[in-house]
Amino acid sequence: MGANLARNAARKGFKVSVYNRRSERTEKLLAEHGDEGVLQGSTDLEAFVQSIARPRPIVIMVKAGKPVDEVMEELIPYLDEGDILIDAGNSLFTDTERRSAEMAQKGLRFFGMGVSGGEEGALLGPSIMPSGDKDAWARIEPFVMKMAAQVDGEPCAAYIGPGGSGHYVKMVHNGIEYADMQLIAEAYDIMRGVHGISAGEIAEIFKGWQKGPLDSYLIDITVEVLSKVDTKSNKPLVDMIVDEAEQKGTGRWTAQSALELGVPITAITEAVYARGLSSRRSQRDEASRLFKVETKPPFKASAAELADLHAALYASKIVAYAQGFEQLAVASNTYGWDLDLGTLAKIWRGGCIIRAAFLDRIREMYAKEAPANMLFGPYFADAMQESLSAWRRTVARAIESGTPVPAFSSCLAYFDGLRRARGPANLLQGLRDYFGAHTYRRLDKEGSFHTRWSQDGSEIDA
Ligand SMILES: NC(=O)C1=CN([C@@H]2O[C@H](COP(=O)(O)OP(=O)(O)OC[C@H]3O[C@@H](n4cnc5c(N)ncnc54)[C@H](OP(=O)(O)O)[C@@H]3O)[C@@H](O)[C@H]2O)C=CC1
Ligand SMILES: O=C(CO)[C@H](O)[C@H](O)COP(=O)(O)O
Repeated sequence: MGANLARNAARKGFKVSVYNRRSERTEKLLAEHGDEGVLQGSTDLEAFVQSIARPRPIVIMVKAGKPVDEVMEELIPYLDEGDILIDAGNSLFTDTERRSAEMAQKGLRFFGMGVSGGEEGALLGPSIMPSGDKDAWARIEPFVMKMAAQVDGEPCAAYIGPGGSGHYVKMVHNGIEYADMQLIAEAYDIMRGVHGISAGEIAEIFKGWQKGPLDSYLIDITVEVLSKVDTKSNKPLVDMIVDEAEQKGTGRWTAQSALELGVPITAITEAVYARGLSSRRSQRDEASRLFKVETKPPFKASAAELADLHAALYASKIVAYAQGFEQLAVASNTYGWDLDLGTLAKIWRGGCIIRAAFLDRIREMYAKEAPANMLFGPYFADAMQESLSAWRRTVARAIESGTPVPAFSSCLAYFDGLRRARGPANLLQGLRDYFGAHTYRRLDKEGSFHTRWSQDGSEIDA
């Protein structure tokens, strides 16, 4: 990622100095790509720092966690007042807040900068989410804006806010990425498990869906992954890949933060759980032998059933994004970041992993209004209404065939929970009051009340 970001900046006409702890990697970069612009390498850290014009903007692109602190510790002795360290990895936002405060105490400045788009994006133009000292932004802005992907002449980058807000936004971007990928995987699993369709045929179905509202980078690469034939086995490569999903942490952090903030992000959290369950391969193997469950056998999909699946995927995707955007809104209020949700949709339209035509609809909505929930925007409300019956049929078919669809079904459950003016939490409140005198409110009068359930049964003001 670091090498490609450096090449990107050099190609855009900026003078770039590079350093890696292993000098052979610096030398390799210069040997292979040194002619792409002004790329200058150093094998000595002090010489690297001295080669940069003050106030120095220095991008750190290493593994998140301890390595970032280690690299900062090594760099700080060579820095001068006003220099800016920019952590472009996937750091936890609270680490970024801590590092910002530590740097400020030393008269230095710090930026947390979320970067999305994978290695190709880093080279050709990623989506960039920088946050930190507003006064340092002027020094960084020219190269950030030019290095970013451009959509309709606008850079997929913007100043996000103070402290760790950029890394928070990148974290939620990745959480949405988890949910989007899980939904695509469940659609694939339904086609495979419910309808017995082969990988190659599923690729063709996804290809057809690229033309509609699901058009996105993730669907594009799904088509490519499903179409790839393994040269060793002559089978679809996807059928040869071990079904255990790994994770580096950003999806889990998104879910943890949402739990702390009390925001229901069922799609992202289920996507994290699904990865966790996938990694319990030996347990799954044992359970598959132990539990012989009667399920509906695969049956050939009609055009109507595939249309239902498309609608279900789209409705679930809308819910996943609505949940992610609500989390961003709540985090913004809680941490005082003043996030502009429309700008986030705008800078995710290109460069990043979740880039999609769909984000333009979100951007358009926030340009006009900021509803309490994205699902209330007229475009999305209509799409939900139109998809609902097909969504239910799809989830029912999956359940009948024993195909787990945690993201599809949790999105549907969230939607059904949201659209009911009165749910069952009245009973929860009654139970809480019974065992813990936690009190409840009444529909017909103001105040809090407690019933003396196991005493005389009378209700008292609490
Ligand atoms: N890969 C991706 O698609 C994306 C990754 N990111 C984030 O970007 C960051 C870098 O990712 P990526 O480039 O893929 O990771 P790599 O593992 O390819 O590279 C990590 C780099 O960190 C260096 N490094 C690791 N530990 C230390 C240390 N203690 N001191 C100094 N240098 C160290 C490595 O040095 P050496 O070469 O000497 O081993 C290497 O240059 C991560 O935070 C990642 O989450 C963000 C967006 C997309
Ligand atoms: O930031 C990214 C893309 O936006 C990285 O690719 C991220 O590391 C992917 O996450 P995980 O490895 O947990 O699937």
